[in-house]
Amino acid sequence: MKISIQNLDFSYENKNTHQERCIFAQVNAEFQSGDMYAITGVSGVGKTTLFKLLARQLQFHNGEIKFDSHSINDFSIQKLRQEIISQVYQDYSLIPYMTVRENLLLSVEIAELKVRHSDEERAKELLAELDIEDKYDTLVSDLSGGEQQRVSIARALMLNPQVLLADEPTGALDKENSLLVGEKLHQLAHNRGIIVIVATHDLAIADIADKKYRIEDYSIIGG
Ligand SMILES: Nc1ncnc2c1ncn2[C@@H]1O[C@H](COP(=O)(O)OP(=O)(O)OP(=O)(O)O)[C@@H](O)[C@H]1O
Repeated sequence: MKISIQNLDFSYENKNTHQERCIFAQVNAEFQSGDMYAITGVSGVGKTTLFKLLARQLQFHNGEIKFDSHSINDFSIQKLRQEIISQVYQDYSLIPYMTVRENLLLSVEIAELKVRHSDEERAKELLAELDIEDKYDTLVSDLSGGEQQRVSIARALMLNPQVLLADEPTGALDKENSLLVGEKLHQLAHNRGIIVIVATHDLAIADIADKKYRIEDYSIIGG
């Protein structure tokens, strides 16, 4: 799969003053399957906004976002978020009083799918790829931050998405765990042939990525 952003414009409008805050003006960028991309840029420049546009949580004004030859607006939001895009956040967003297994299978149930034996197998496979297969029946509250983030990555991949968006995935981790999570994201992009896009302030994580983009002056630069 290829994501192409073409001549994209986006501004937030202040509902009280009706003033516009421009975030993107005539932006172009491409993302290819099998690669990990880092998105850097100063705080408030638009990294999370880019993710929201890619997940159709925000609607752009002009331009186009394409998944291969299809406009993002041709997909239903449900299809986009269940089959194409999945997200990982800085705070893991796991349910602490449930086990790792229960957290992973819950993502299948939320998608209104019946949990099958193959889902259990997939959960174990993903945990093994992330080196935490021994935590399958552990309560999330008993895991370290680095382990929780690896569980949240496994959960994000349960429905086999083609694109993984990770917003500051190492923001709450120490250096050693950050690098481990960064390396795992890189491996997953290569081994599973998915697009992994990581918004980060951490230059060591950006260095792990195959390609680097920086958001600056309403543009996305690099690639
Ligand atoms: N719903 C909104 N309405 C108006 N302005 C918003 C809204 N959401 C974000 N903004 C503003 O848009 C700008 C970009 O926000 P965004 O969250 O994309 O930045 P970011 O690069 O992810 O920042 P950080 O690195 O601090 O997470 C910021 O100035 C923010 O205050």
